[in-house]
Amino acid sequence: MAQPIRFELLRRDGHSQARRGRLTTPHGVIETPVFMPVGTQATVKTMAPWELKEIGAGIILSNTYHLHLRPGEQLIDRAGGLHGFMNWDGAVLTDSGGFQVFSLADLRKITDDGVSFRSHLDGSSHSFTPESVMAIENALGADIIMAFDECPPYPATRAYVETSLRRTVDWAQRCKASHQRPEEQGLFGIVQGGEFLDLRKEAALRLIDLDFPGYAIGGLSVGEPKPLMYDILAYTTPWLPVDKPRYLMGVGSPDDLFEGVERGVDMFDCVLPTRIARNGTVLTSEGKRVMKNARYSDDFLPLDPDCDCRVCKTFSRAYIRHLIKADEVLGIRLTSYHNVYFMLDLMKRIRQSIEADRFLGYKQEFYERYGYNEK
Ligand SMILES: Nc1nc(=O)c2cc3nc(NCCN4CCCCC4)[nH]c3cc2[nH]1
Repeated sequence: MAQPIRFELLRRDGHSQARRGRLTTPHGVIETPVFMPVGTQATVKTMAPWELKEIGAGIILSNTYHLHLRPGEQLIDRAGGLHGFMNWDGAVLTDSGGFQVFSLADLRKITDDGVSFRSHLDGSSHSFTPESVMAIENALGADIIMAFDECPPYPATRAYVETSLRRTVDWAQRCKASHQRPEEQGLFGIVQGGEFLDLRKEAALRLIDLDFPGYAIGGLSVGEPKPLMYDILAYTTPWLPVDKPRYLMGVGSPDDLFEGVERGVDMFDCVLPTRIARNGTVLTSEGKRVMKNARYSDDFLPLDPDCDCRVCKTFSRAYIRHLIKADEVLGIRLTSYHNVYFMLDLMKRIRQSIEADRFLGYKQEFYERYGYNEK
C-alpha cells in the first residue's frame, strides 16, 4: 500500500542522539528536525499563509477538538479540507483532541469506549471515540493525523497511568482499523506511560507492533519538571524505530528544542512563539525581550540585530513597543511574525549544525548568548 509519509534518516550525530532527516508528505518535503507552528483554529494566529510560506514554514498544526466544535468538520470537508479552507498548500498535522478534551472540556467522562464531554464554548454535549475522531481527522484532510489518546495529568498514580496507557494502545489499534484514508493521511501512534519508564517501554513496544509511519511522545510538558521530561525522553526514544520520525507533542521553547533534538526527537510544536507575542514578548538570540519595558522606548535597533526577518529589517524596537503599548493590532502581528521566524530559523541552524557535525558546539554557543534572564 502506498505510504503518504516517508522518512529518510540522512545523518546521525556521533556525539548525541541528534538526527538529521527528511519527511516526504503529500504536501511537500519537510527537513527534520522541524519546528511546526501551531494553528489551532485553522490559523497560526495573526499570520496569513503567504507569510508562513515566506518565512519557510513547511508544516503547521491544527486541532481536531477545536475544529469539531467550530466550524465543524463537515464545513471544512466541503471547503476542500483544511488545505482548501485555509488556502495553505504546505503540510498539515492535526492533533486528535486527546489533550484538549482533558485540558479544555468540562464534565468529562472517560470509558474504554471513549470520552464524553461538554464543549468549553457552549456546554453542548459531545463524545469522542477512536472511530469518531478518525472520521473528523479524515474530513479535515491533514497529511499527518494523530491517534486518539488519553494524556494523563501530572502527577498521576502508576495505576492510573497503566490503565490509561492500555486504553491508549487499544484506542490506537481502533484508530488504525477505522482510518478511511491511509494512503493520503499518515497516522501516528502516541506513546504514553507518564513518568514510569517501564510503562513508557511497554507503550512504545505495543505501538510498534501496530506499525505506524511515525510515533509521537505524549504526556509530557504537562507540568512535570523539565529535567524529568528530558529523562523520560532520553529513556523512551531509543525504544522507537530509528527509521521512523519521533514527534514530541507540545514542546517547546528554544532550550527544549536543543534538549529534545539531543535526545533523538525529529518533530516539535509549541504555541509559545505566538502566545508570548500577544503580550509583546519576543525571542532573540540574546534571550526574551519584553517590549513593553520602558528601556525600549527610544531604542531604534531591530528586535534582534542578528535576525534576517522582514520585521527586523523594517522596524525598530521603539516603534514595536509603541504599537504594543497602544494596543495596535499591527504590534502583535509583527511580534508573532518575528517569533515564528525565530523558531524556524533556530531549527534551520540546528539542522545545519548536525550536518556540520557540530550540534553540541552550536548548542553551547546558543546557550551562552541566549541566557535565561528576562530582558
Ligand atoms: N494528543 C495529544 N496527546 C498528548 O499526550 C499531548 C501532550 C501534550 N503536552 C503538551 N504541552 C503543551 C504545553 N504548552 C507549553 C506552552 C504553553 C501552553 C502549553 N501539548 C500536548 C498535546 C498532546 N496531544
